[in-house]
Amino acid sequence: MSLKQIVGAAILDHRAAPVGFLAARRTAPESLAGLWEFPGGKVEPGESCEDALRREIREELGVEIELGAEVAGPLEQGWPLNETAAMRVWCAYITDGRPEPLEDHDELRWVRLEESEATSLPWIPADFPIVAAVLRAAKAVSRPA
Ligand SMILES: Nc1nc2c([nH]c(=O)n2[C@H]2C[C@H](O)[C@@H](COP(=O)(O)OP(=O)(O)OP(=O)(O)O)O2)c(=O)[nH]1
Repeated sequence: MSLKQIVGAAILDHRAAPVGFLAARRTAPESLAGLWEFPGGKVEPGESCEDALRREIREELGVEIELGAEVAGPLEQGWPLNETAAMRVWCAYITDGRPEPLEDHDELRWVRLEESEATSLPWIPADFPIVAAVLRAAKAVSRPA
């Protein structure tokens, strides 16, 4: 049986030499409230993952994004989250607007792309390997070719 498809954005602050990425603190359900995550959500039937991610980010943060490279996980459906869901994650860049916690979150934070700072937040447990992969991906973006 396929897993429920979730999509998430690792929104980087700069394209060429990113310094930080945007983390969001969930407000619900109770079991996840107060934990940090990549903004995003469920893909609706008939929607592509990329369209779903742009829609979720518009709804949750009020900004338009452009997607960069995917931060690929070990599954075709991305990163395993729990028994029923997996998440595909993309690097993303804001093209319009200023992010605000409009829906599903009560705080947003630009987190430096450094292991000690990034991993010190109370993330949803399944997100820790994704955070590590995002840090690696961001380093690859900054490295001159
Ligand atoms: N968005 C997001 N969800 C995550 C992350 N890590 C993680 O385990 N999840 C889980 C939490 C939820 O069970 C599920 C995402 O569902 P959601 O509630 O955010 O999706 P949604 O906004 O479309 O939901 P809904 O209100 O429409 O029901 O994935 C993450 O980093 N970002």
